[in-house]
Amino acid sequence: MTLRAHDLRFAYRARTVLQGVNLTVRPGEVLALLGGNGAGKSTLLRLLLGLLRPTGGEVRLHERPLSAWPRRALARELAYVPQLHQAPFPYRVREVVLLGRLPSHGLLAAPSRADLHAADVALAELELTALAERRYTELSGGERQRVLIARALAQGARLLVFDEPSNGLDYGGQLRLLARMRRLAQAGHGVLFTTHHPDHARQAADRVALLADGRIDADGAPAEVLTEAAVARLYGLNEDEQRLLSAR
Ligand SMILES: Nc1ncnc2c1ncn2[C@@H]1O[C@H](COP(=O)(O)OP(=O)(O)OP(=O)(O)O)[C@@H](O)[C@H]1O
Repeated sequence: MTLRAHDLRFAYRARTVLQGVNLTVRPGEVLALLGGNGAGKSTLLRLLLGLLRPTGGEVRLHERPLSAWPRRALARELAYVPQLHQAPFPYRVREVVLLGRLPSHGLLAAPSRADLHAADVALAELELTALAERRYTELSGGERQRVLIARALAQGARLLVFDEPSNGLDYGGQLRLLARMRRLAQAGHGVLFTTHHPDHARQAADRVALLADGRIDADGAPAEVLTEAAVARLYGLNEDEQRLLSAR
């Protein structure tokens, strides 16, 4: 189940953001997407998820254009893990995770035994069983993120798309997140995440793509793509700033 952007173009009215993006997300692989502020990472994620319509080119899932996928079927293949500060659910943890089953049982029907089971499995997988009856809004950032990942897993999707998932996590939480993304890929999931930290890409990604000037500037193994020169170019670092790169 491969997700592929082919010559993807996008503009918000007069503002062109993407001008010919080619990118593939594969099962069993962690792909990190890097780019400066405003480069168009979130826009690209929204296009890949079918939440925005491209102005040119197309996104294909399993070789079928995204626009030809029924919404529900798409949700069973592709899940979005939003940034932590978005969507503050006033629900209990189990209910938030059950929301991942909506594409399966619909808005009006009560969750089936299979839905409840899928939610329980996802809660256990993310070590959230003990928190299942707590309110989502009363959890820490790291706990909330685990709930959002559990919701995506309960959805049953093989491809998981994370928007800046390390935001707001402490150092340990960031490393736990990176390790978790690696485990998800080892379990056969395709993982795409955006990040502002080249180190996170080095630590967790099999592949790194750099987005600049509306295009994928480089796409390959972290060690090949994330050279000091490439990082300096991507973030527009001057000589002083570049020296700090080598001081790590
Ligand atoms: N709804 C919108 N309407 C008009 N322009 C938008 C809209 N959303 C984003 N943009 C613009 O599109 C460009 C890309 O934004 P996007 O959020 O995709 O970038 P990003 O790489 O995710 O940025 P950041 O790293 O700062 O989160 C920016 O110039 C932004 O101002």
